Amino acid sequence: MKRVLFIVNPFSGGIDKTILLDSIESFVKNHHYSHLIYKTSGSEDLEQVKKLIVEFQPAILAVAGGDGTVLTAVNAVLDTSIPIAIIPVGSANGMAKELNIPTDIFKALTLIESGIDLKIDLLDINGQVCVHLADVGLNAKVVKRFEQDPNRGLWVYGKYVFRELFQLRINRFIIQLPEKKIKRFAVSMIFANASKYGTGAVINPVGSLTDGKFELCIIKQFPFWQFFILALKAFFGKISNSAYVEIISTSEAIIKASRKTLLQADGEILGKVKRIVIKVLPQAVTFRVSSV
Ligand SMILES: Nc1ncnc2c1ncn2[C@@H]1O[C@H](COP(=O)(O)OP(=O)(O)OP(=O)(O)O)[C@@H](O)[C@H]1O
Repeated sequence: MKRVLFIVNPFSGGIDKTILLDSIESFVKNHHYSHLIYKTSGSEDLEQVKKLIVEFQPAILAVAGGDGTVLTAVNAVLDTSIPIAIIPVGSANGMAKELNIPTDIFKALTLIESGIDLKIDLLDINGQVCVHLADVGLNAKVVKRFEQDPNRGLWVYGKYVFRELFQLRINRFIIQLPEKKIKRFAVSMIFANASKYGTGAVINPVGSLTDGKFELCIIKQFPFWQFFILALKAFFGKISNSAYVEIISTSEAIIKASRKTLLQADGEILGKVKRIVIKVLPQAVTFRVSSV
């Protein structure tokens, strides 16, 4: 009997998980899976999931949560060949959107059985794994406020974006790329393995999870009203046309900021840093995705 280990985050997305848990039970019954459900607590989840993988030996890990929970799953399977299926029940579900995972719970569950396996790159950022997007500046501050808010959902996130727009701070970055060193002033810099945020904003139109590269998306200082134009451009996948945005593809970079800046990766705060070392980990993890 095939074994599937479910990781369910009861907190993600601010939504009740009763329907999800019922759907899981009927799915495993219909497909004759042996299964185990691990509910995250927010503390020592990675250690617990790693332990369960050793004990239960699942053929696949199914993650019901948002990007933070997906990141825990990725860290748990790093030294294995176990694929990950995502059931998107987070707030923004950036990685699920990037991989075109259906938002319908039952359709997403079906991929455990009928999906295809896709190996994707990861990023190593200051020794931490990043699956989707990391950044410093504007969005990192929003993520910090969002983390501290007991409420979940895109509206809560949007509220903090609006507040932080009034407090943009410019930083100077010295960026060492494999072939050259450059200097840039920016209010935000995104380290993008993927192409878009869970909000649908395409921050990195050339992003690919399988190209062995990532992009530095540098957002220069912009007048307040430009934010709405930038947001529109991002929504239509045209942000690289903006004079306030520069996108550089690379496989590694060392970035030094003139003053400490908040760093977030996959919606989790990694702290305030002055030096950021990033490299691609090519084809480092497998996701089970839709074949269409
Ligand atoms: N039982 C729990 N109670 C409170 N927090 C939890 C619990 N389980 C996990 N967490 C926290 O949930 C966070 C991860 O949430 P996740 O990113 O999956 O959902 P989200 O923030 O709603 O969605 P998204 O990242 O897609 O916007 C982690 O910071 C983790 O510590």
